Amino acid sequence: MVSQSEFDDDDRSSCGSDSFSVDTNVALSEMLGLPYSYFLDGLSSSHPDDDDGGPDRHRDDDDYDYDHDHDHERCESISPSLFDGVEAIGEGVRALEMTTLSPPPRPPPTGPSSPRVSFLDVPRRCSRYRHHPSDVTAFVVHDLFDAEECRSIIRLASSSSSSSSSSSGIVPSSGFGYVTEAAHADDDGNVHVVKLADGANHHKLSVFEHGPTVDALWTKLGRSVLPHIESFVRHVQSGPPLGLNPRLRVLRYDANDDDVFDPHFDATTRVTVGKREEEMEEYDENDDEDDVPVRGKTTLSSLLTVLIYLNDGGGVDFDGGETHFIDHDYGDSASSRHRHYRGVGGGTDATSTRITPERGKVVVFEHDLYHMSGPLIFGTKYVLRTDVLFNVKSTDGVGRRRRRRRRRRLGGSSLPENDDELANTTTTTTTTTTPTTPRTLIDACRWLSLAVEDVRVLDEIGLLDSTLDNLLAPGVHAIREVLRDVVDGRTAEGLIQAALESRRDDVGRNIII
Ligand SMILES: O=C(O)CCC(=O)C(=O)O
Ligand SMILES: [Fe+2]
Repeated sequence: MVSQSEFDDDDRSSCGSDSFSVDTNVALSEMLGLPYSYFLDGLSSSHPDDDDGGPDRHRDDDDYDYDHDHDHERCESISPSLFDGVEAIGEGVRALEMTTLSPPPRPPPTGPSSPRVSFLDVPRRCSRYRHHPSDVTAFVVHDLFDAEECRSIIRLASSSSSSSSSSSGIVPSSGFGYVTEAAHADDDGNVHVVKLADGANHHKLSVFEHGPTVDALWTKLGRSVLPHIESFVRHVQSGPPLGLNPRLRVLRYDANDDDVFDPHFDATTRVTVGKREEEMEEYDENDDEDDVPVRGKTTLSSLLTVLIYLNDGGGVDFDGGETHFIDHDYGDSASSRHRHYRGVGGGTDATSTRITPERGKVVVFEHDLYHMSGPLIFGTKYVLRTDVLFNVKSTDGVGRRRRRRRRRRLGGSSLPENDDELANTTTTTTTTTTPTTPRTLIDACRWLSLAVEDVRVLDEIGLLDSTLDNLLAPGVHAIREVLRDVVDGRTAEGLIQAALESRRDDVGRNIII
């Protein structure tokens, strides 16, 4: 089931030309379905316009705003055909051309030509961090790209030389192919290539960089996506979205080969970009002393996945192959997969929210939602996968403080007009969703703002669902031992204190330890 919200577009577009380089880890576990990261080295490029200063960015304490005029001027030189240059792919795919990292425009005012947006109601346990479905960011933008744009991307992917990736040996040397190896970068930056288990990733992939395409995609996506991720941006304190992953991935699924994408979470990709001098000064002022980035460079992290369907499902070019958002405790064993697959056909049921691919349709969602692509009945599915990049100090924030999406707070109808209204709305929400005294361990995790890793590990050892009362059942000393094994001492004590508090409230007196 989806709830609908229309918004309107304007003709403002963003383009830009920050110097750009990728020289660090790009996690590929999302496309491999495995916790490996893919390390790219030595890719760098600069754009001829690097020295022109690019668009200015002004950042206030609690909000952000941009000077669009500069962007707007620059964009006027862009050809009306967004994908000009894509045809020249033979010589056009370079190790790394450049990508747009200028901020997208502010949300547009209402107007008649806006793409339609549907918000997704994901299953209750779809979020890795157990965020309530109304707290997560997941939506569909309809008809954002036209037939020619989609065809151009398929052509680009089919003829891609993938030269930039050949050193890792994990992508096909040309066009689409199965990924059979993954590279994992350890803490010292050493790369280890491992063979994937058979069938770990049963779909074809073409990975490539192509600056003009990334720019064109971001021009459209930035302005369509931005109005719908404001609350996400505030929750995770990520600052504004800064661009797309320069590395494009087109996935191809053939019915004849039984191609699928098994259930998985997407992983964060890290991309190092060059910074202009004036932006660095901003960093120097605001950052903690021990957290000042290397001069001239900063690392952006992807937090949101973007899928762009490049051809039509629903029995047109192919049938089946829907994207499913699923409960993550449904497991990923063959038997549970079959349970999901049985339901293929569109719509939503108790454990799956299904999206039928349509050419030009875009799905945007936070990385931490469990999802998969089901089997095809006939034909070939093409989908482009990219990510929205942010400048976050730590991706921990993604799993922490959450506020309910404001449209839900307000009964799904009217939206607050300004930030003050949003602030009021979210304050109310925080009060209702986070009890003053936590009752369950997951409440306590929120209450204590535990890091994502801590929550994950508590989940892994099966404690997350326990009530605080049950937590203490084996006795405080015993549970302290267990907790200290998996989280640091302070966190363990925090959780124990929360449990003691909860018990104190229940019985109206202190318990004896
Ligand atoms: O093909 C799809 O529908 C899903 C693709 C996906 O999950 C991914 O690329 O990470
Ligand atoms: Fe994915």
